[in-house]
Amino acid sequence: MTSTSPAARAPLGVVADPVRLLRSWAPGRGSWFSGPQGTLLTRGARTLLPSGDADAVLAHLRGLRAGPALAVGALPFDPAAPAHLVVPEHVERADPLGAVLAAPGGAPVAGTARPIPEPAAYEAMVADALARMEAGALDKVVLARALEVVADGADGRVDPVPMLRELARRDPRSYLFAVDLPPERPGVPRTLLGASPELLLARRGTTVTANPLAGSAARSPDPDEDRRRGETLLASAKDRHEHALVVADVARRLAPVVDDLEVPDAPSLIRTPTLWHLSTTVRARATDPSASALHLAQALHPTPAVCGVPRPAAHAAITEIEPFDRGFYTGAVGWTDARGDGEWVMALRCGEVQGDRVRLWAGAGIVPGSVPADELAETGVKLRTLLDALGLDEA
Ligand SMILES: C=C(O[C@H]1C=CC=C(C(=O)O)[C@@H]1O)C(=O)O
Repeated sequence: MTSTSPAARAPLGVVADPVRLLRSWAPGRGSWFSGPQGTLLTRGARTLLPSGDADAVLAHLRGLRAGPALAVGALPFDPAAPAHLVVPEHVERADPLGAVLAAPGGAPVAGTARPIPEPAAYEAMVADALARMEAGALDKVVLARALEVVADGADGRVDPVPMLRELARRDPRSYLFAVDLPPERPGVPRTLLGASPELLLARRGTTVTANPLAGSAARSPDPDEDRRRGETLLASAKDRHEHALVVADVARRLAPVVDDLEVPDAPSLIRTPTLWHLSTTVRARATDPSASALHLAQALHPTPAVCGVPRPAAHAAITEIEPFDRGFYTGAVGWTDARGDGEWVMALRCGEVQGDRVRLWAGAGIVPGSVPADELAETGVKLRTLLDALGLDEA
C-alpha cells in the first residue's frame, strides 16, 4: 500500500512487522489496511475531516505542519452520502502481510443469521432487474443482499479482532481492512472489516492503477473441476459482457484526468479462496499534482462493478429494489496523503460489526441472460468470506 523508496516511505511512519501491526489493531482505536503493496495501522483521530471533498482534503493535508499528513477512512456507496475520513494521530506501516498466519484467528461466534431479504425475495429482485432490462431501461445492475448475525445471549458480543485475524489467515494476499467508523451508540465501536479482491484505484507518484473485477464463478475443491470452472468463466459471453461494461466505464471516466491510459483488450482470471473473477488491470500516468488518489477514486466511483450501466438508471434501480441502505458496503476504503498518493479498495466481502451484531452483504452483477437462482448462489459464495471468519455455516 506504500511506495518502496525510502524517501516516499518516510511520511507514513516507522517500518514495522506486518504481523505485529495486525495483532496491534483494536476496534475503536484506529484502522488497519493491508494489500500487495504493504500494511498500514493508524491510531487515534487527530482531525475528523468535515467532508469527503477531495480538494478540501488535499488542502488540509498539505497545510499540516506536524504529524502524519494522510487521511484514512471510508467512502459510502452513494456519493451524495457523507464520507468518513480522519487524519490519524499516529501511523505505522509495514511490508505486505504476505505470509500465511498459521493459527486460526479465534473462537467462532455463536449466533443467529437473518437473511435480508429472504432468498426467494432476492431471486424476485433479480427477476425485477431483468424485466427492467427487457424494457430497455438498463444494461447492467448490481443487486445485493445482506445477512444480519446477532450473537446469542444477553451479553453477546461480536469481536472483530478474531474475525480480522481469520480473514488474514485465510486470504493474506487480499486487500484486508478494518476501518473504524463513527459509533452509532456511545461507547460501542463500529468497524467495517473485510477481505476484498478489488482495487478501485491506487496512485503512487505518477503511476495510477485500477483493477476492475466483474464476472464470477465458485471455486471447486477438486483441482480439475476448479480449473474447468475458471476456463468456463473466461469463455462465458455473458460474463465477458458484464466485465466489459465495467472496464469501458472505468476507462471512459479515467481518460479525462490521466495520460497514457493502458487498457488490455481481454480480461484475465484471478482467484480468491472461494471464487474465480474476471479481472482487468488498467494503468495510466497522472501528471496533475492536484489529482490525488482520492480525486481519481471519486472520478470512478461507483463503477459498474458495484452499481451498473447506465449509472443513473442503475442507481435508481438499486434504491428502488434493495430493501436496505448499503451504507459503506460497495463504497471504498483506504487512504490518501499530502503528495496525492493513496489506495482505495472496493468495500466488498465485508461486514459491519457493532456490539452484539454484524451485518454482511454480497451482490452480483445482473445482465441480460442472468439466472436468478445462479445469482442467489453466487451471493451465497461471496457471503462465505465473512461467514467463514465468523465460524458460521449459514449462507
Ligand atoms: C458486488 C460484489 O462483487 C462485485 C465484484 C466482483 C465481481 C462481481 C460479480 O461478478 O458480480 C461484482 O460486480 C460483492 O462481492 O458483493
